[in-house]
Amino acid sequence: MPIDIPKFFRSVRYASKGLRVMVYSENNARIHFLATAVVIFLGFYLNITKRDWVNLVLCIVLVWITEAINTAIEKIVDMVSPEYRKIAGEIKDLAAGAVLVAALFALFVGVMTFKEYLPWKEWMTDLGIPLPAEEEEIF
Ligand SMILES: Nc1ncnc2c1ncn2[C@@H]1O[C@H](COP(=O)(O)OP(=O)(O)OP(=O)(O)O)[C@@H](O)[C@H]1O
Repeated sequence: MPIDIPKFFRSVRYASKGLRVMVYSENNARIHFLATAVVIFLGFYLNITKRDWVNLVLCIVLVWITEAINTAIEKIVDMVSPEYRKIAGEIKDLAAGAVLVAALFALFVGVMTFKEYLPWKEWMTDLGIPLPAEEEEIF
């Protein structure tokens, strides 16, 4: 069976339309957009390593995928159950929970990554916050 190239490009266009609709209609997607822009800016500004780029891009992709699926689930629920139903609310909350897990994981990876590039010890000293005791490397 031959591959329909124009059909493939049409699908890419529809998929990018979906992402545009998501960014325009979902407040959380706009927050992800801002966070993505900040992470990419910081990545270039701090000249992070390739390995750190891979970790951060993985997190960005994970959050965007979960947000897109969450938005699709929200819209399906609104379509099939516009009236109040306990199960409809639970479905939406579960899908939102997936985004929260991905976003918290991304935040964790972001903090662990950028803390290596930022003079946080100097900042803590300037603010008069005592530094944690130096730990011996075990591994
Ligand atoms: N049809 C429904 N039946 C029961 N509970 C619902 C229903 N729709 C939404 N809810 C509850 O309200 C919460 C918020 O829903 P939703 O995300 O649709 O609201 P919203 O934030 O106002 O929507 P939007 O993102 O479109 O602005 C859901 O997580 C769920 O707990």
